[in-house]
Amino acid sequence: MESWNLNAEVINQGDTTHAPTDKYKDTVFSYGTAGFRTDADALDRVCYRVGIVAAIRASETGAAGVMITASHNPLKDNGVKIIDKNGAMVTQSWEDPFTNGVNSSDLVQYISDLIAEKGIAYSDKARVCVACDTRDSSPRLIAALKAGIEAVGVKVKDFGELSTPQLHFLVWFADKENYSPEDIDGMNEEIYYDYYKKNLQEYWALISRDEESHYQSQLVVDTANGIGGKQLKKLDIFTNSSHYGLDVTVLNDGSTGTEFLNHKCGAECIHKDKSFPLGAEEIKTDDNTKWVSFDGDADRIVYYYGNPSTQDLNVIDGDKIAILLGDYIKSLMNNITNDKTSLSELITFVVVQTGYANSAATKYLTDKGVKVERVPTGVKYLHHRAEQYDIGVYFEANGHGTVISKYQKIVKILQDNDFSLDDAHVNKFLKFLLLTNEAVGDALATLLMVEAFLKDSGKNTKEVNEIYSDLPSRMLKLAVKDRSQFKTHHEDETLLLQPEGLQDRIVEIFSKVEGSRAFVRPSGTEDVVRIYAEAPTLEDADKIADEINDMLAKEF
Ligand SMILES: CC(=O)N[C@H]1[C@@H](OP(=O)(O)O)O[C@H](CO)[C@@H](O)[C@@H]1O
Ligand SMILES: [Mg+2]
Repeated sequence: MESWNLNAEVINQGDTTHAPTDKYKDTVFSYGTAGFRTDADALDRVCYRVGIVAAIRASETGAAGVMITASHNPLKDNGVKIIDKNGAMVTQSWEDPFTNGVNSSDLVQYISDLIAEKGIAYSDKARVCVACDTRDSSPRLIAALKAGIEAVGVKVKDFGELSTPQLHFLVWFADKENYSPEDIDGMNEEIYYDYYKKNLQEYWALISRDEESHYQSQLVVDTANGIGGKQLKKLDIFTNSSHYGLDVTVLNDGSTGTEFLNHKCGAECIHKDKSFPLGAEEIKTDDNTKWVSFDGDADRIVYYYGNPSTQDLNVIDGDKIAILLGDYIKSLMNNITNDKTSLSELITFVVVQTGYANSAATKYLTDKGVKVERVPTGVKYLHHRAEQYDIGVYFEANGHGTVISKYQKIVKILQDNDFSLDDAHVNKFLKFLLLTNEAVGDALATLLMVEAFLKDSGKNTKEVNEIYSDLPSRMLKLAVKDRSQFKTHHEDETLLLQPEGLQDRIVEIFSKVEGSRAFVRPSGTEDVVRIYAEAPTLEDADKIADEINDMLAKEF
């Protein structure tokens, strides 16, 4: 077992160099829905220390990843998302070591204890893969992160600017391909583009081009002035799209600078404010135009259509994308039958949602007999639940999600049940699974999956949107004095345990409207509590949300 050569002086020196300003010197950082996220000025030391703990985690498993991003948050914020060797978000049992490392009053002692307690040997083969999105504060924070990793003698693989899901993908890919440390050192983002380009080309070739198709050629992609614009262009499938019969315009591609990152554009704005992104009116479109918005780090996507000048906007959100993809995958499986059995009977399948999933989406699935599971907010919960099935489709309503599958196991099931892998239906089904990002929600990969589905089904956005109608809903956020006093208990966080008695009062408010529901939970990424209400009319949903908001604003 190789031992650590911890140099207390070097480690402490780095810690001092990255010390926070007075404003943040007493801040206690907590691991939120997706890691640490707050004002970028507070994060230098957080990044340095996350680097150290990530280096220890990588020594234990062989590799880890750290992404510097604050996703859909405003430009002044930044954050850290931590990735395990398998490409997924770091396992929950390591959230405490990261949090404790970040907040420890004696860093060197803490590191020594952690290494001893977990019995982790130093490994010069370990790699910590790092990347950042386009925020102005990111280069500074990447430098702090790398300093931390190197302070304990572990090697960094710096990918530069990437979307969050690209970093997850690259870590996942290295693991899947059993890459050596030297292989990892030689990786670059081209692997991602090559993978999806090849898989989309192969899938596209299998899709019949029906004269009667309603597939729409015009696609506007709003990339929130974040990293997504650049990366979409590099993917070079849809931007060089004559082969695919698409006419793509990238809006808010970030080329005017980061000033407008997530500003009146992006998936969060479309989903929550239900308004077209900034600049939409300047694009020549018609009723048939498909619109798509990513968030700042390109791990969320929503589809929509309508008229920017009248703001008539119809959103196909994460709930509906999950259903469309789920239905499509089921239809591909239903084609795979022989005289003994059908593939659908041999595969376990789930759709995973959070408490924010529209009730109409849940009802649509349960009416069809599809297994639905509900988990707390945050992709880490959705992903882990989906992993318990052969195929898991998981999406948050805001468009954050993916499809994951046990690909090798499914191939084996096919072979064991006398299905030929050369069969056209089998081939098509398996190839579709290769369009997904297996590690995490990915706006680009989901775009490919949805376009493949739309092309194959020959439907337009309006037609697919009509499979069910969302119940009107309203989401509000409220800054309270101390959001940590709000504690939820329930599989999907829709019941408040504390402050005591508050849950009953929330129920009392929404019970006045039949067929409605509402809940309050503390955000894990912003200093607010979120209020969500759903009712048969938007007027009632608004009324319920406002009433809860007023009650909380008075008392908390
Ligand atoms: C209601 C909502 O949209 N919550 C978002 C938001 O989490 P909060 O814990 O609600 O702040 O940010 C998360 C990370 O991006 C995302 O996973 C989640 O869906
Ligand atoms: Mg994001």
